[in-house]
Amino acid sequence: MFKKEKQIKRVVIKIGSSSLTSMHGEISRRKLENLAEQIVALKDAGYETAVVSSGAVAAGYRKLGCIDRPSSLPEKQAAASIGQGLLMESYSELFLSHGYVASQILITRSDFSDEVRYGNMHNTMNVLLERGIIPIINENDTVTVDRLRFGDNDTLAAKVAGLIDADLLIILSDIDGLYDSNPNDNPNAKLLENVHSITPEIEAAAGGSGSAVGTGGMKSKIQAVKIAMAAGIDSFLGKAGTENILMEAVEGAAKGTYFEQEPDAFNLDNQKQWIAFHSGPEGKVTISSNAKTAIIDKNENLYRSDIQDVTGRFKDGAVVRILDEEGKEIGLGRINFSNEQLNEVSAEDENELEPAIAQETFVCSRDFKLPALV
Ligand SMILES: Nc1ncnc2c1ncn2[C@@H]1O[C@H](COP(=O)(O)OP(=O)(O)O)[C@@H](O)[C@H]1O
Ligand SMILES: N[C@@H](CCC(=O)OP(=O)(O)O)C(=O)O
Repeated sequence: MFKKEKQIKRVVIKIGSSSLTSMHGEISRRKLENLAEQIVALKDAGYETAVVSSGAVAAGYRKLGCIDRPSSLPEKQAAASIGQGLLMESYSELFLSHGYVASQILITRSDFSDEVRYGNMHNTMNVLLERGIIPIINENDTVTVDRLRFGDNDTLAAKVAGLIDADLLIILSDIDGLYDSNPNDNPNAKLLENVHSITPEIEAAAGGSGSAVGTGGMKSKIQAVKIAMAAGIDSFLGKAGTENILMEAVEGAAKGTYFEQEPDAFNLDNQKQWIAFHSGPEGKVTISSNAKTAIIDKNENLYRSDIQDVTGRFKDGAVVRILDEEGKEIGLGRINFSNEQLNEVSAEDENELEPAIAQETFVCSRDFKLPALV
Protein backbone atom coordinates (compact mmCIF):
# COMPACT_ATOMS: atom_id res chain seq x y z
CA MET A 1 0.00 0.00 0.00
CA PHE A 2 1.35 3.43 -0.88
CA LYS A 3 1.82 5.78 2.07
CA LYS A 4 1.97 9.00 0.12
CA GLU A 5 -0.49 10.30 -2.44
CA LYS A 6 1.03 9.38 -5.75
CA GLN A 7 0.27 10.56 -9.24
CA ILE A 8 1.31 7.63 -11.37
CA LYS A 9 1.39 8.09 -15.11
CA ARG A 10 4.42 6.28 -16.48
CA VAL A 11 5.08 2.67 -15.50
CA VAL A 12 7.84 0.18 -16.30
CA ILE A 13 6.80 -3.47 -15.99
CA LYS A 14 9.54 -6.08 -15.71
CA ILE A 15 8.44 -9.55 -16.70
CA GLY A 16 10.92 -12.26 -15.74
CA SER A 17 11.48 -15.54 -17.57
CA SER A 18 9.68 -17.49 -14.87
CA SER A 19 6.57 -15.33 -15.37
CA LEU A 20 6.38 -16.23 -19.05
CA THR A 21 7.30 -19.87 -19.17
CA SER A 22 5.65 -23.24 -18.61
CA MET A 23 7.01 -25.91 -16.28
CA HIS A 24 9.29 -27.08 -19.09
CA GLY A 25 10.85 -23.65 -19.58
CA GLU A 26 9.10 -22.84 -22.85
CA ILE A 27 6.99 -19.71 -23.44
CA SER A 28 3.46 -20.22 -22.14
CA ARG A 29 0.93 -18.63 -24.48
CA ARG A 30 -1.61 -18.50 -21.65
CA LYS A 31 0.75 -16.52 -19.39
CA LEU A 32 1.67 -14.17 -22.21
CA GLU A 33 -2.00 -13.53 -23.03
CA ASN A 34 -2.82 -12.85 -19.38
CA LEU A 35 0.01 -10.33 -19.08
CA ALA A 36 -0.87 -8.64 -22.36
CA GLU A 37 -4.50 -8.26 -21.24
CA GLN A 38 -3.40 -6.68 -17.98
CA ILE A 39 -1.09 -4.28 -19.81
CA VAL A 40 -3.93 -3.39 -22.18
CA ALA A 41 -6.12 -2.59 -19.15
CA LEU A 42 -3.43 -0.15 -17.97
CA LYS A 43 -3.23 1.43 -21.41
CA ASP A 44 -7.02 1.75 -21.58
CA ALA A 45 -6.91 3.52 -18.22
CA GLY A 46 -4.41 6.06 -19.64
CA TYR A 47 -1.10 4.83 -18.20
CA GLU A 48 2.06 4.99 -20.31
CA THR A 49 3.65 1.57 -20.08
CA ALA A 50 7.06 0.26 -21.09
CA VAL A 51 7.67 -3.47 -20.74
CA VAL A 52 11.04 -5.02 -19.99
CA SER A 53 10.47 -8.60 -21.02
CA SER A 54 12.74 -11.61 -20.73
CA GLY A 55 11.84 -14.76 -22.63
CA ALA A 56 13.99 -14.68 -25.77
CA VAL A 57 16.05 -17.71 -24.75
CA ALA A 58 12.93 -19.56 -23.59
CA ALA A 59 11.15 -18.83 -26.88
CA GLY A 60 14.06 -19.98 -29.02
CA TYR A 61 15.96 -22.88 -27.49
CA ARG A 62 13.74 -25.68 -28.81
CA LYS A 63 13.98 -24.40 -32.36
CA LEU A 64 17.75 -24.31 -31.94
CA GLY A 65 17.55 -28.06 -31.33
CA CYS A 66 18.17 -28.03 -27.57
CA ILE A 67 16.01 -30.27 -25.41
CA ASP A 68 16.46 -28.15 -22.26
CA ARG A 69 17.21 -24.47 -21.73
CA PRO A 70 20.92 -24.19 -22.65
CA SER A 71 23.49 -23.07 -20.13
CA SER A 72 26.43 -22.06 -22.34
CA LEU A 73 26.56 -18.41 -23.40
CA PRO A 74 26.85 -19.00 -27.20
CA GLU A 75 23.88 -21.37 -27.13
CA LYS A 76 21.84 -18.93 -25.06
CA GLN A 77 22.72 -16.15 -27.48
CA ALA A 78 21.81 -18.29 -30.47
CA ALA A 79 18.52 -19.27 -28.81
CA ALA A 80 17.78 -15.63 -28.04
CA SER A 81 18.40 -14.68 -31.65
CA ILE A 82 15.65 -17.12 -32.69
CA GLY A 83 13.38 -16.44 -29.75
CA GLN A 84 13.43 -12.64 -29.63
CA GLY A 85 11.66 -12.37 -32.98
CA LEU A 86 9.08 -14.97 -31.99
CA LEU A 87 8.48 -13.24 -28.66
CA MET A 88 7.97 -9.89 -30.40
CA GLU A 89 5.63 -11.47 -32.91
CA SER A 90 3.45 -12.72 -30.05
CA TYR A 91 3.47 -9.37 -28.21
CA SER A 92 2.72 -7.43 -31.41
CA GLU A 93 -0.14 -9.69 -32.36
CA LEU A 94 -1.66 -9.64 -28.85
CA PHE A 95 -1.44 -5.85 -28.48
CA LEU A 96 -2.65 -5.18 -32.04
CA SER A 97 -5.76 -7.24 -31.38
CA HIS A 98 -6.58 -4.62 -28.71
CA GLY A 99 -5.62 -1.67 -30.92
CA TYR A 100 -2.13 -1.02 -29.49
CA VAL A 101 1.20 -1.02 -31.29
CA ALA A 102 4.28 -2.66 -29.76
CA SER A 103 7.88 -1.67 -30.54
CA GLN A 104 11.11 -3.53 -29.89
CA ILE A 105 14.15 -2.01 -28.16
CA LEU A 106 17.25 -4.13 -27.55
CA ILE A 107 19.83 -2.64 -25.21
CA THR A 108 23.33 -3.49 -24.00
CA ARG A 109 24.97 -2.22 -20.84
CA SER A 110 27.40 -0.03 -22.77
CA ASP A 111 24.47 1.87 -24.31
CA PHE A 112 23.94 3.44 -20.89
CA SER A 113 27.55 4.57 -20.46
CA ASP A 114 27.66 6.29 -23.85
CA GLU A 115 26.00 9.66 -23.29
CA VAL A 116 24.89 10.12 -26.89
CA ARG A 117 23.23 6.70 -27.02
CA TYR A 118 21.75 7.31 -23.57
CA GLY A 119 20.21 10.53 -24.87
CA ASN A 120 18.94 8.79 -28.00
CA MET A 121 17.30 6.01 -25.99
CA HIS A 122 15.67 8.63 -23.77
CA ASN A 123 14.32 10.61 -26.73
CA THR A 124 13.13 7.56 -28.66
CA MET A 125 11.31 6.06 -25.70
CA ASN A 126 9.68 9.39 -24.92
CA VAL A 127 8.29 9.64 -28.45
CA LEU A 128 7.00 6.07 -28.32
CA LEU A 129 5.37 6.49 -24.91
CA GLU A 130 3.83 9.85 -25.70
CA ARG A 131 2.28 8.36 -28.84
CA GLY A 132 0.74 5.46 -26.97
CA ILE A 133 3.09 2.75 -28.25
CA ILE A 134 4.16 -0.07 -25.93
CA PRO A 135 7.98 -0.43 -26.04
CA ILE A 136 9.09 -4.00 -25.36
CA ILE A 137 12.65 -3.90 -24.10
CA ASN A 138 15.16 -6.71 -23.65
CA GLU A 139 18.90 -7.06 -23.42
CA ASN A 140 20.48 -7.41 -26.85
CA ASP A 141 21.53 -10.95 -25.92
CA THR A 142 23.25 -11.96 -29.14
CA VAL A 143 25.90 -9.22 -29.03
CA THR A 144 26.66 -8.99 -25.33
CA VAL A 145 29.97 -10.10 -23.88
CA ASP A 146 29.77 -12.21 -20.72
CA ARG A 147 31.38 -9.78 -18.31
CA LEU A 148 29.49 -6.80 -19.75
CA ARG A 149 26.02 -8.32 -19.68
CA PHE A 150 23.09 -7.34 -17.54
CA GLY A 151 22.35 -11.11 -17.50
CA ASP A 152 19.15 -10.73 -15.60
CA ASN A 153 16.66 -8.10 -16.68
CA ASP A 154 16.03 -6.62 -13.22
CA THR A 155 18.92 -4.16 -13.45
CA LEU A 156 18.02 -3.30 -17.02
CA ALA A 157 14.43 -2.55 -15.95
CA ALA A 158 15.60 -0.26 -13.12
CA LYS A 159 17.91 1.64 -15.44
CA VAL A 160 15.14 1.98 -18.03
CA ALA A 161 12.80 3.28 -15.31
CA GLY A 162 15.39 5.97 -14.48
CA LEU A 163 16.00 6.72 -18.14
CA ILE A 164 12.37 7.51 -18.85
CA ASP A 165 11.58 9.06 -15.45
CA ALA A 166 8.97 6.42 -14.65
CA ASP A 167 6.69 6.91 -11.66
CA LEU A 168 6.67 3.23 -10.75
CA LEU A 169 8.74 0.14 -11.52
CA ILE A 170 6.68 -3.05 -11.27
CA ILE A 171 8.75 -6.23 -11.05
CA LEU A 172 6.72 -9.36 -11.67
CA SER A 173 8.20 -12.61 -10.51
CA ASP A 174 7.25 -16.15 -9.50
CA ILE A 175 6.85 -15.07 -5.89
CA ASP A 176 4.41 -12.63 -4.28
CA GLY A 177 7.01 -10.25 -2.87
CA LEU A 178 10.13 -9.97 -0.75
CA TYR A 179 10.24 -12.17 2.36
CA ASP A 180 12.32 -11.56 5.45
CA SER A 181 14.36 -14.65 4.53
CA ASN A 182 14.54 -16.92 1.50
CA PRO A 183 11.27 -18.95 1.54
CA ASN A 184 13.12 -21.84 -0.15
CA ASP A 185 15.18 -22.23 3.02
CA ASN A 186 12.70 -21.03 5.63
CA PRO A 187 9.02 -22.08 5.46
CA ASN A 188 8.18 -19.52 8.16
CA ALA A 189 9.54 -16.56 6.19
CA LYS A 190 7.27 -13.52 6.35
CA LEU A 191 6.22 -11.24 3.51
CA LEU A 192 7.50 -7.66 3.85
CA GLU A 193 4.72 -5.41 2.55
CA ASN A 194 6.47 -2.04 2.83
CA VAL A 195 10.17 -1.33 2.56
CA HIS A 196 11.46 2.24 2.78
CA SER A 197 15.16 1.69 2.29
CA ILE A 198 17.44 -1.14 1.29
CA THR A 199 19.27 -1.92 4.50
CA PRO A 200 22.05 -4.52 4.85
CA GLU A 201 19.44 -6.81 6.55
CA ILE A 202 17.21 -6.61 3.47
CA GLU A 203 20.15 -7.35 1.22
CA ALA A 204 21.11 -10.32 3.37
CA ALA A 205 17.54 -11.70 3.24
CA ALA A 206 17.47 -11.72 -0.55
CA GLY A 207 18.80 -14.98 -1.93
CA GLY A 208 19.33 -16.48 -5.37
CA SER A 209 16.82 -17.86 -7.81
CA GLY A 210 14.72 -20.87 -6.89
CA SER A 211 13.88 -21.84 -10.44
CA ALA A 212 15.75 -23.24 -13.42
CA VAL A 213 14.77 -20.33 -15.69
CA GLY A 214 15.20 -17.34 -13.38
CA THR A 215 18.63 -15.73 -13.54
CA GLY A 216 19.13 -13.19 -10.81
CA GLY A 217 16.90 -14.35 -7.96
CA MET A 218 15.77 -11.93 -5.25
CA LYS A 219 19.30 -10.56 -4.92
CA SER A 220 19.25 -8.92 -8.32
CA LYS A 221 15.72 -7.60 -7.75
CA ILE A 222 16.84 -5.84 -4.59
CA GLN A 223 19.87 -4.36 -6.37
CA ALA A 224 17.49 -3.17 -9.09
CA VAL A 225 15.16 -1.58 -6.55
CA LYS A 226 18.17 0.16 -5.05
CA ILE A 227 19.06 1.65 -8.43
CA ALA A 228 15.45 2.78 -8.95
CA MET A 229 15.35 4.31 -5.47
CA ALA A 230 18.52 6.26 -6.15
CA ALA A 231 16.77 7.72 -9.18
CA GLY A 232 13.78 8.61 -6.99
CA ILE A 233 11.52 5.88 -8.35
CA ASP A 234 9.28 3.68 -6.20
CA SER A 235 8.96 -0.01 -7.00
CA PHE A 236 6.51 -2.83 -6.48
CA LEU A 237 7.34 -6.53 -6.47
CA GLY A 238 4.56 -9.06 -6.91
CA LYS A 239 3.56 -12.37 -8.41
CA ALA A 240 2.88 -12.64 -12.12
CA GLY A 241 -0.33 -14.47 -12.95
CA THR A 242 -2.24 -12.89 -10.06
CA GLU A 243 -5.51 -11.52 -11.35
CA ASN A 244 -5.48 -7.76 -11.88
CA ILE A 245 -2.06 -7.36 -10.25
CA LEU A 246 -0.85 -4.59 -12.55
CA MET A 247 -3.87 -2.35 -12.01
CA GLU A 248 -3.83 -3.03 -8.28
CA ALA A 249 -0.10 -2.30 -8.19
CA VAL A 250 -0.50 1.20 -9.67
CA GLU A 251 -3.47 1.83 -7.39
CA GLY A 252 -1.34 0.92 -4.37
CA ALA A 253 -3.53 -2.01 -3.36
CA ALA A 254 -1.78 -5.11 -4.66
CA LYS A 255 -0.47 -7.98 -2.59
CA GLY A 256 3.30 -7.84 -2.66
CA THR A 257 6.12 -5.56 -1.53
CA TYR A 258 6.05 -1.80 -2.08
CA PHE A 259 9.43 -0.12 -2.02
CA GLU A 260 8.52 3.44 -1.28
CA GLN A 261 10.91 6.18 -0.27
CA GLU A 262 10.19 8.72 2.39
CA PRO A 263 8.40 11.78 0.95
CA ASP A 264 11.47 14.03 1.32
CA ALA A 265 13.76 11.66 -0.57
CA PHE A 266 15.87 13.02 -3.40
CA ASN A 267 14.97 12.75 -7.03
CA LEU A 268 17.74 13.00 -9.61
CA ASP A 269 16.91 14.42 -13.01
CA ASN A 270 17.90 12.46 -16.05
CA GLN A 271 21.23 14.19 -16.68
CA LYS A 272 22.33 13.83 -13.07
CA GLN A 273 21.37 10.16 -13.15
CA TRP A 274 23.67 9.73 -16.12
CA ILE A 275 26.51 11.41 -14.26
CA ALA A 276 25.87 9.39 -11.11
CA PHE A 277 25.24 5.90 -12.46
CA HIS A 278 26.41 5.54 -16.02
CA SER A 279 29.18 8.00 -16.87
CA GLY A 280 32.43 6.33 -15.78
CA PRO A 281 34.44 9.30 -14.38
CA GLU A 282 37.74 10.07 -16.10
CA GLY A 283 39.79 12.04 -13.56
CA LYS A 284 39.80 13.58 -10.09
CA VAL A 285 39.81 17.08 -8.67
CA THR A 286 40.52 17.88 -5.03
CA ILE A 287 38.74 20.91 -3.61
CA SER A 288 39.31 23.03 -0.50
CA SER A 289 37.23 22.55 2.63
CA ASN A 290 35.70 26.05 2.21
CA ALA A 291 34.63 25.14 -1.29
CA LYS A 292 33.16 21.88 0.00
CA THR A 293 30.95 23.77 2.44
CA ALA A 294 30.03 26.35 -0.19
CA ILE A 295 28.98 23.91 -2.87
CA ILE A 296 27.19 21.42 -0.64
CA ASP A 297 25.58 23.52 2.07
CA LYS A 298 25.18 26.84 0.28
CA ASN A 299 24.47 25.53 -3.20
CA GLU A 300 27.24 27.72 -4.67
CA ASN A 301 29.34 27.12 -7.78
CA LEU A 302 32.77 25.57 -7.79
CA TYR A 303 35.48 27.80 -9.37
CA ARG A 304 39.00 27.16 -10.59
CA SER A 305 40.49 28.67 -7.43
CA ASP A 306 38.57 26.08 -5.34
CA ILE A 307 40.47 23.26 -7.05
CA GLN A 308 43.66 22.35 -5.25
CA ASP A 309 44.78 19.35 -7.21
CA VAL A 310 44.03 17.69 -10.54
CA THR A 311 44.66 14.00 -11.30
CA GLY A 312 44.28 12.17 -14.60
CA ARG A 313 43.63 13.27 -18.15
CA PHE A 314 40.21 14.49 -19.19
CA LYS A 315 38.61 16.74 -21.78
CA ASP A 316 36.32 19.66 -20.98
CA GLY A 317 32.81 18.26 -20.53
CA ALA A 318 34.11 15.03 -18.96
CA VAL A 319 32.79 13.67 -15.68
CA VAL A 320 35.33 13.77 -12.84
CA ARG A 321 35.36 12.63 -9.23
CA ILE A 322 35.32 15.45 -6.69
CA LEU A 323 37.46 14.74 -3.63
CA ASP A 324 37.70 16.68 -0.37
CA GLU A 325 41.01 17.57 1.27
CA GLU A 326 41.10 14.17 3.01
CA GLY A 327 40.83 12.44 -0.34
CA LYS A 328 37.25 11.29 0.27
CA GLU A 329 34.99 11.25 -2.75
CA ILE A 330 32.15 13.67 -2.18
CA GLY A 331 30.55 13.67 -5.57
CA LEU A 332 30.80 13.56 -9.32
CA GLY A 333 30.69 16.51 -11.66
CA ARG A 334 30.85 17.47 -15.30
CA ILE A 335 33.85 19.74 -15.62
CA ASN A 336 34.07 22.80 -17.86
CA PHE A 337 37.85 22.54 -18.39
CA SER A 338 40.26 19.86 -19.56
CA ASN A 339 42.97 18.79 -17.12
CA GLU A 340 45.45 20.83 -19.21
CA GLN A 341 43.28 23.95 -19.10
CA LEU A 342 42.84 23.58 -15.35
CA ASN A 343 46.57 23.48 -14.90
CA GLU A 344 47.08 26.48 -17.20
CA VAL A 345 44.35 28.83 -15.97
CA SER A 346 45.71 31.37 -13.55
CA ALA A 347 43.80 33.20 -10.84
CA GLU A 348 43.68 36.39 -12.92
CA ASP A 349 42.45 34.65 -16.01
CA GLU A 350 39.01 35.55 -17.39
CA ASN A 351 38.06 31.87 -17.40
CA GLU A 352 38.27 32.09 -13.66
CA LEU A 353 34.78 33.58 -13.77
CA GLU A 354 33.31 30.48 -15.36
CA PRO A 355 32.24 27.81 -12.87
CA ALA A 356 34.56 24.82 -13.04
CA ILE A 357 31.74 22.34 -12.61
CA ALA A 358 28.71 22.53 -14.85
CA GLN A 359 26.54 19.84 -13.28
CA GLU A 360 27.10 17.70 -10.28
CA THR A 361 25.82 15.00 -8.00
CA PHE A 362 27.06 15.18 -4.44
CA VAL A 363 27.35 12.49 -1.85
CA CYS A 364 26.32 14.35 1.22
CA SER A 365 23.77 16.92 0.26
CA ARG A 366 22.21 18.73 -2.70
CA ASP A 367 19.52 16.06 -2.86
CA PHE A 368 21.64 13.02 -3.40
CA LYS A 369 23.42 10.24 -1.59
CA LEU A 370 25.68 8.25 -3.86
CA PRO A 371 25.00 4.60 -3.08
CA ALA A 372 27.59 2.00 -3.96
CA LEU A 373 25.66 0.66 -6.87
CA VAL A 374 27.14 -0.26 -10.15
N1 LIG B 1 13.97 -13.16 0.62
C1 LIG B 1 13.38 -13.69 -0.46
N2 LIG B 1 12.07 -13.40 -0.71
C2 LIG B 1 11.44 -13.90 -1.81
N3 LIG B 1 12.06 -14.73 -2.73
C3 LIG B 1 13.36 -15.04 -2.55
C4 LIG B 1 14.08 -14.52 -1.41
N4 LIG B 1 15.37 -14.98 -1.50
C5 LIG B 1 15.44 -15.73 -2.62
N5 LIG B 1 14.25 -15.79 -3.27
C6 LIG B 1 14.02 -16.54 -4.54
O1 LIG B 1 14.01 -15.60 -5.66
C7 LIG B 1 13.07 -16.10 -6.63
C8 LIG B 1 12.69 -15.01 -7.64
O2 LIG B 1 13.75 -14.71 -8.53
P1 LIG B 1 13.93 -15.39 -10.00
O3 LIG B 1 13.84 -16.87 -9.87
O4 LIG B 1 15.16 -14.83 -10.59
O5 LIG B 1 12.64 -14.92 -10.76
P2 LIG B 1 12.35 -14.15 -12.14
O6 LIG B 1 12.53 -15.15 -13.24
O7 LIG B 1 10.96 -13.69 -11.97
O8 LIG B 1 13.32 -13.00 -12.32
C9 LIG B 1 11.93 -16.61 -5.76
O9 LIG B 1 11.12 -17.53 -6.41
C10 LIG B 1 12.69 -17.27 -4.57
O10 LIG B 1 12.95 -18.60 -4.84
N1 LIG C 1 17.56 -11.61 -21.98
C1 LIG C 1 17.21 -12.94 -21.54
C2 LIG C 1 16.66 -12.85 -20.13
C3 LIG C 1 17.55 -13.23 -19.03
C4 LIG C 1 16.71 -13.66 -17.83
O1 LIG C 1 16.39 -14.83 -17.69
O2 LIG C 1 16.28 -12.64 -17.02
P1 LIG C 1 15.35 -12.83 -15.68
O3 LIG C 1 14.07 -13.46 -16.11
O4 LIG C 1 15.18 -11.43 -15.25
O5 LIG C 1 16.10 -13.65 -14.69
C5 LIG C 1 16.07 -13.52 -22.37
O6 LIG C 1 15.30 -12.77 -22.96
O7 LIG C 1 15.94 -14.74 -22.41
